[in-house]
Amino acid sequence: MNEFCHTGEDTRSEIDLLEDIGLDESVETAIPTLGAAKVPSPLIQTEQGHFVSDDNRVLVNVSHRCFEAALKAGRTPPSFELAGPRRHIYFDPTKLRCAIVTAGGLCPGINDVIRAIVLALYHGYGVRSTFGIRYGLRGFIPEYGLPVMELTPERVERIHEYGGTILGSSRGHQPIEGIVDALERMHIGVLFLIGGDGTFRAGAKVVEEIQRRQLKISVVAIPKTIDNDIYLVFKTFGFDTAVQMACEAIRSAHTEAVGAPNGIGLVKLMGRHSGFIAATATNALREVNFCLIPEADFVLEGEGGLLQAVEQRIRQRGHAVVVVAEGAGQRYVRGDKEERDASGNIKLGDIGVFLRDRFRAHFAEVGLEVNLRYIDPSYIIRSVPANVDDSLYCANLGQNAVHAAMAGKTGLMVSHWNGRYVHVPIKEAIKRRKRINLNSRFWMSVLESTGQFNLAVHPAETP
Ligand SMILES: Nc1ncnc2c1ncn2[C@@H]1O[C@H](COP(=O)(O)OP(=O)(O)O)[C@@H](O)[C@H]1O
Ligand SMILES: O=P(O)(O)OC[C@H]1O[C@](O)(COP(=O)(O)O)[C@@H](O)[C@@H]1O
Ligand SMILES: [Mg+2]
Repeated sequence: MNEFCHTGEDTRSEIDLLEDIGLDESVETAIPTLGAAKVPSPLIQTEQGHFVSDDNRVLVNVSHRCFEAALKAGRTPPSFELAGPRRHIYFDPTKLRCAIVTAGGLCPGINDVIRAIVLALYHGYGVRSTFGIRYGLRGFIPEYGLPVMELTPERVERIHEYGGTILGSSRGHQPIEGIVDALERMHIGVLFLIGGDGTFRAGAKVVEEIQRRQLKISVVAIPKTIDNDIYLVFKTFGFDTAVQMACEAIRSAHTEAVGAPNGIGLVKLMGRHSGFIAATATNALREVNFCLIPEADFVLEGEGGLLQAVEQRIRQRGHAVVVVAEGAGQRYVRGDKEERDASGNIKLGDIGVFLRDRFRAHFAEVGLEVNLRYIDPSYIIRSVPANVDDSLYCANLGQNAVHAAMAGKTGLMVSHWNGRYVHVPIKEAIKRRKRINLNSRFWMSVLESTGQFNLAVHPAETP
């Protein structure tokens, strides 16, 4: 039953099938606030208007069928609060102190987001004290001895020209009480969290601890991950840039493959649990013959398996391009003991190297000469500066995060949804992971482009 839609017997509308998000759960859309917003906003009001009120809302599901079904059943279709500046704000900007932290893996555009936050606070609202917390959540914990970085317009002047994060990032759990102690000690009124699902899990706990202590500290999150796997965000920032970089690797693989007899170009891309980078790059280039993602785990051996399919392709066309997301085919490379990184993320086996060796062995067995070139662009795709589209996106996310925080809203993630910037409760965003919907037009398009309709797949494993 699609809770977002409620169309009765017919549980999925065509619009849902267009989505790669998989809207199949109910969603809580109310955003907590610290209190009444009574301070007039210092932002300039134009004649056309400029401020946004909380009853400006964006439908969660844009399908007209879902909308009609809800109305017929006497229900209000669920909607998110529209992001943007409020006429009245909660904080007195002259007294407010803000903090920004970046945690988890790198992603193009983090510096753009930091810059947008600092500039919107400083120039828009007149906030003079913004601090950068160093190296992720550990920067809050005194034992690490990491001094904060003062963030001024001068300090962030050129940071968008560089990849990574000027604040540094890290993985690894930190005590939630210690984080809130640090916020209290520093008299912080707003914490901006730039991070992925892990950071948001920590963020949700920080919000709870703040509420338990009855503090007036707002926590606003900005979704960051090149894997694009955060739920209730149409696309995460930096993803476009990552796909652009992935396309360069695939183009090279294709050139190498067609440039040698029986050439195979094999590219491994990031994508731990969701294969968005691999699938989107495949759709963009249309020269990939096999796109392997964690959501549709391929069968390697036997009838309909990958080895047989690649062999067929080589015999027919004399070259093949294979793109594999790092989380695909884990059943073939999993060690006996499950290993986790400092944040608790499962450490993956190297499917790229495995496939490279397995392909070579297979073609040696069947006595067919192949020329295999293996490309693993790895960190190159996530450590570059953002492209123009992503820079613009980062600027909008950062600015809207500031508007939300100044209005005294908390426990929210700024998101882009159905073409608008909206507020989504952090708790909702961490309910599940966004993965490719194998029934979506998006995935069909990958199949149409590669022609891998007959490639055998195992039933999906739950992440
Ligand atoms: N369940 C959790 N509770 C508290 N902190 C968490 C939790 N999951 C992750 N974190 C912390 O959030 C930070 C970032 O998490 P990580 O998974 O590495 O990156 P990302 O935020 O990009 O997913 C790390 O410091 C990690 O320890
Ligand atoms: O080597 P690291 O830094 O642990 O990161 C590797 C992982 O980080 C990612 O780039 C994204 O992860 P997060 O954004 O969730 O931190 C994955 O695609 C990749 O598997
Ligand atoms: Mg993560």
